[in-house]
Amino acid sequence: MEPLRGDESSVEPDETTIATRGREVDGVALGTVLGELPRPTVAWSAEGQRVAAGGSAATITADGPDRFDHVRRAGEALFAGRAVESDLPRAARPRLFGGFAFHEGDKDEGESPWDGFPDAQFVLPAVQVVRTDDGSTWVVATATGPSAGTEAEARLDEWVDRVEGLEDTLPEDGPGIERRTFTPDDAGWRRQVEAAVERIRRGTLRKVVLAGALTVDLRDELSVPSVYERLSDTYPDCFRFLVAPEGGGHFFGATPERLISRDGRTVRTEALAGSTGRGDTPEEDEWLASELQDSEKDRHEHDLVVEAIKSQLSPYATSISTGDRTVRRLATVQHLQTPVTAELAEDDHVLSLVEALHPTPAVGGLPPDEALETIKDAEAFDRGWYASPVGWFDAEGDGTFAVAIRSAVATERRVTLFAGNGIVSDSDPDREWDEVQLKYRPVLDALE
Ligand SMILES: C=C(O[C@@H]1C=C(C(=O)O)C=C[C@H]1O)C(=O)O
Repeated sequence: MEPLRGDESSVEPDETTIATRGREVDGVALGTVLGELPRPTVAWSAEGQRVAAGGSAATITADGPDRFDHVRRAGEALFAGRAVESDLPRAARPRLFGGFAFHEGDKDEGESPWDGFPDAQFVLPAVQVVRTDDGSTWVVATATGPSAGTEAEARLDEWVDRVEGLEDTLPEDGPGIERRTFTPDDAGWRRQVEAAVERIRRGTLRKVVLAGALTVDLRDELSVPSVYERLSDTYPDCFRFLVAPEGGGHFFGATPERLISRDGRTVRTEALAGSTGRGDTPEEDEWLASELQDSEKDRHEHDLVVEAIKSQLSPYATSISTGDRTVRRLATVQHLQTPVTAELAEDDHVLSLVEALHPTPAVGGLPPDEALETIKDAEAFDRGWYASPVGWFDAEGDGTFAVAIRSAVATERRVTLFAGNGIVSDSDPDREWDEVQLKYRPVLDALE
């Protein structure tokens, strides 16, 4: 097939010209491609689109409390005045993929699975393989600089050859698990929940989401692309993501939770909080779902999130509306879910909204500052990028961010999984322990 050419940028070529070139290829296995792509590597699969990307045409990195603002400004500067006109499908337009750390500057002393992960990193990928929602697959190359056009073309040729020559050799089975270590352990978790409940009953804290970490040592070598594919098969309706910065491990997961999507002035988000398990039969499933719908404790936990999201969005919105509270059913767990939509008063960048929303009380708590303090006091591990915003934004300031739960960070033969629960005044430590186990299952099952 003749290459489809994106037009040159409409501005004179200069240091920061962005050129994108792409070509449609016959269906290739994205997981296999993922294993071939250089660092920094990112993958994003959601809402009918799949992207596997590697290398960097531009990277934005930020640390500290201003990380959202810094990334937004750097992103705007990168795109400023450089509309990239292109014949490629919209899914192949230049987008920056990446995410943020949950806390600012929360670094473990010494060795941590998060070594190599800055507080924020976004990459305009040098190479992407994109599967669009109409099922076509594109290899896309992007370059910046004075000779961006010729560079992007050369890169495209190279990668089309490489991608077309790939054999599908991903292992079908997971690596298997040799050893599991919970931080905190069972007893420690109960103590932690009891202490949080006590604090809520005594004072002004209303809800706090406490998490645990589960470190697993693997039997065989880990193929991250294979685990990513397995997650994608089991959780096709979730946001599947992978971020592997240069010099770091692999952070990946399959999360059901949208933090925010901005498309022009229309914004979509949701409250996802309140959980129960899956039944062994459809009847048991239904029973559990209706018990969840009727549970005062879960409704309270959920409604706090709805109210907080509405008030966090209100300074930006001319209108906000919420849909019905329903039950979202996933392979191992069911949640209460309320969709929220809003119309923006101005063209606020998606990253401004990310900053306003993160962390929602679905992963932080209420009041936010007291909850974050409680989390830092209680949790004996670094959350790193767990439960934080991961996703993409484009030149228009549109974008989609998910909340990076049901996730893990992998280094060599060791994977650290994270899972948390909302604790309120009538939380029961035993139930919370069982619930948190359900939330490890997506990644755990993919590794077993
Ligand atoms: C924090 C997590 O999940 C969050 C907490 C939930 C809850 O407490 O019921 C439900 C969904 C998520 O918003 C996690 O999976 O790690």
